[in-house]
Order: sequence, then C-alpha cells, then structure tokens
Amino acid sequence: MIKIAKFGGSSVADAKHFKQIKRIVEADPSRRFIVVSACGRRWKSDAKVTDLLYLVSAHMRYHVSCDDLLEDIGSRFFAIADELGLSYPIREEYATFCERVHAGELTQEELVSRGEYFTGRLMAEYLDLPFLDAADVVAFHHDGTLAMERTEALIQERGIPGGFLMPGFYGATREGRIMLLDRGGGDISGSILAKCLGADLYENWTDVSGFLSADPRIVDNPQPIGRITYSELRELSYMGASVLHEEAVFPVMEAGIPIAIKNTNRPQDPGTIISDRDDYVSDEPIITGVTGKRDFVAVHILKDHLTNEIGYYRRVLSIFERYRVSVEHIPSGIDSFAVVVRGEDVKDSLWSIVADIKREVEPDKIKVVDDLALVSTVGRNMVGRPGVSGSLFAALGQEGVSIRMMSQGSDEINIIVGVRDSDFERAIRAIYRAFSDGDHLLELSDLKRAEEEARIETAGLAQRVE
Ligand SMILES: Nc1ncnc2c1ncn2[C@@H]1O[C@H](COP(=O)(O)OP(=O)(O)O)[C@@H](O)[C@H]1O
Ligand SMILES: N[C@@H](CC(=O)OP(=O)(O)O)C(=O)O
Repeated sequence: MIKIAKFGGSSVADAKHFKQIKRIVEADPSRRFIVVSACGRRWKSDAKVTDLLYLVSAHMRYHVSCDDLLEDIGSRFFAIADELGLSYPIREEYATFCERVHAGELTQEELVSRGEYFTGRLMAEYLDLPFLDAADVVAFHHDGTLAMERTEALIQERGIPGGFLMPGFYGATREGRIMLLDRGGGDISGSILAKCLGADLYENWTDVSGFLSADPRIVDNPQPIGRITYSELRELSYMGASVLHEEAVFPVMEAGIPIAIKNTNRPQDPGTIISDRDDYVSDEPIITGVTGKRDFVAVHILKDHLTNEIGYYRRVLSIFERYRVSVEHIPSGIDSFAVVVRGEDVKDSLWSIVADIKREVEPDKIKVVDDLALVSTVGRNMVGRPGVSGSLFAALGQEGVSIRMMSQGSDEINIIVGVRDSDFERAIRAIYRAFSDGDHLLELSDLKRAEEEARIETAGLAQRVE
C-alpha cells in the first residue's frame, strides 16, 4: 500500500504542527511519501511564508529594503528548528539565501520556492526521511507548463523506493530554472507524485475535516461531505472551494487514485473521499455543495432573429478569442445571449472588445454587467429531482437576491446563477439553508411557482437589455 500524504501550509505552520504530523505519519507505515507546502498561517491574521516571500520579491524590484521581512521569515524557520532540536544548518543556509536575495541573484520563482524548500528540509530531518528536491524531479517546459512524461521518468529514476519527502509548489526546467505551479499548487505536486508512484491513495491534509458543503468563512458550521466524485470536486473547486486546487484532480483521476481530504488537527475525523463512485444513494443529500466566485463580467448581446443568422455566435466569440480571453459561460435566449468572462481577463480589453462587437456584428443592443458573482450549486442527479431549481430560486427570491443570469452544465451536476457582487455571500447562505434545513424546504406549490417565475425572469433577462 502506497499513500502520498500532502500537508498544506496550515498543517506545517509551526513546531506544534510538525509534532502532530510526525504522529500522523508514524501512525501508518504506508505514509512514506510526503509532500509539504511552506509554513502557513499560525492564526487568522498571521501571514503565510509564501505571501511574505512574494513581498520580498516586490520590495527588491522597487529597491525598497526588505530586511525586516527576511528576518520575520527566517525567525519562523529558526523557531521550528530550535524547538525540535534539528541539526539542519538553517541559519547558515538562510543567511546564504538572504545574501543572494540582496545581490539580486534570484528569479522571483526561485526566491518564492524557498518557502517550501526550507520547510521541506526541516520536515525531512524531523520525519527521518530522505529529502528529494522537487527541482530534480518535477519537470517544466520553458513556457511554464508541466512536462508530465519527463516528470514521470525522473521520479522513477530518482525517487527513493523506501520513501522520501518532496517540497510542493515548484519544479524546474531542463536547464535548472526554478518554475512555480499556481498559488495553492502544492496540491498539484502531491497529485503528480501519487500518479507517478502509482499510489493507492492521495491524502491531502489540511485544517478542515474534509470538503465542506460551503465555504466555512461564509456559512457557519457547514456539513462535511463524506464522498464525492471527481467531477463534483472539479465543479466545486473550479468555482471557488479552495480546499483543493482545481487542477489537482486530473493526475489522480486519470490513474483512478482516490483522494482523501483529512484534518491534521483532527485526524480521527472521517474527512472526504473523492473517487469515481457515482452510484446514487437515495438518502444522500441532493446538494453536495454551494460555492462561488466573484469578479465576472457579462456582455449581453441582443439581436432580433439571432437564431436565423448562421455564424453569429462564432463571430462574437472569435472577437474574445482575438483578445485571448477565455469564455466561462454563454447563457442564451431566442434573440439574445450573454458572454460571461472573468473580470481579470478583460480588465484592459473590455471596451475594445465591446467596440469590436458593435462594429463587426452590429447587435441591436449591447450591455455590460461588470459586478457579477457566480454561485454554483453542485449536486447529483439534480435535474432528475423535481423542485431543485425551484427551491434554489425561491430561496434567493425570499432573500431579496435578484438573479442576473443562470446556466446549467450539460452533465446536470450543477446550476450556476449570476448575482450582484454585493449579494454574493447572502446568496450562498440562502441556498445552503434551503438545502440543509428541512424547515426551509418549500411547499411543492411554492416550488412550482418559483420555478415558473425564474424561467420567466431568465427568458426576460435579455429582453430587458438596454
Ligand atoms: N467547501 C470548502 N470546504 C472546506 N474548506 C473550504 C471550502 N471552501 C473554502 N475552504 C477553505 O479552504 C481552506 C483550506 O485550504 P488551504 O487554505 O489551501 O489549506 P492548506 O494550507 O492546508 O493547503 C479551509 O481552511 C477553508 O477556509
Ligand atoms: N505555498 C504555496 C503553495 C501551496 O499549495 O500552499 P498551501 O498548501 O498553503 O495552499 C501557496 O501559498 O500558494
């Protein structure tokens, strides 16, 4: 049995957490392949080492002194090494690192990666495991994408069969240039390692007892989810449930390796198992989770007899393509549709795109809604269950949240509604309540009415486009 155990930043925040990890690792002899992130927050208002390192890099760029920051970061590593009595020469190594920072010798990627590197060095010694530098085995192409085949070969060649500790979040090109994964990418490193070693289980240890049915920073005490499928996980994490990076699902899903999300501070809790099991058990909740993301923009386009015009959608979408903007959703009516994109992606190009649309496809009307948040409700077989969308729309209606757009995936596992940014958290709480508390479930007649109203609302949305 091979288990990959990835411990996130919150699990390696200080010496107390290191001790807890040692107990977890020693409790199960199959936990011999460990991935760690850089020390995370010790308390709510604390800073993550990775964020501090990005700040150091920014200070260097603008020639502002970063001595205090470097001292803060160093003191976190020194405190861990001192309390655990480790012999790794952290003070000397860290001093060399600081000299190189001051000399401007490090790229931003290498500078930031040292968070995971030093945390990994300390943890490897503490767990008495060999240290495997991710720069030697996680391979990147020059364009910053992962070179999966080379990574697999390198892990086969250099991985130590009895077990090792590898820092997450970074790797290197063939020439040894350090490259980073996305923020939160330690989850991806763990998943890659699980795939390359043909693991039986990928354990992702964090500070919550599994995937919760809503973000605990928005909803109080949301229900934990016992089991979910890879696709549900993907929907939830893509749409904002930040417990596992959205890309982390692919390597293990391809290899059919289940993921367990576990709480480092409460290892006895069952956590969440993610696998391809999709058999539906009737007493399971219909709704797996409610999540969402802010900062979307919808460009509504109205054109009479749109459906008779061959190639109209394509011409509009090609304009977005020209500006290298990827499209998230295209909710449509008979004479209208909306193109929903991430705000960040169009922050410099939105008005040029609108001008091009006006000139090239001559819509009757065009309207931009730029304070849009998307809320995604993920569940099983939702469309086959009467009243689900009704409950959802009624809950939002009762809360006074107006729906500005809706979209449903063809795989029927999610319903996405667009709401005003200012309604974002209220919308999530309202939907969560509607599906978690029997008292809030509505009478069927209410549901039917609400569903009908929502249909009219959505169909009318484009008609109201000014
Ligand atoms: N649906 C959700 N279920 C569980 N946690 C969530 C969810 N949505 C957001 N979170 C947040 O994700 C956090 C865990 O992810 P992260 O901070 O990246 O942890 P780590 O440092 O262990 O990698 C939790 O503390 C929680 O605040
Ligand atoms: N340390 C990196 C990578 C990572 O995965 O961190 P965490 O496990 O704390 O989410 C980051 O902050 O982005």
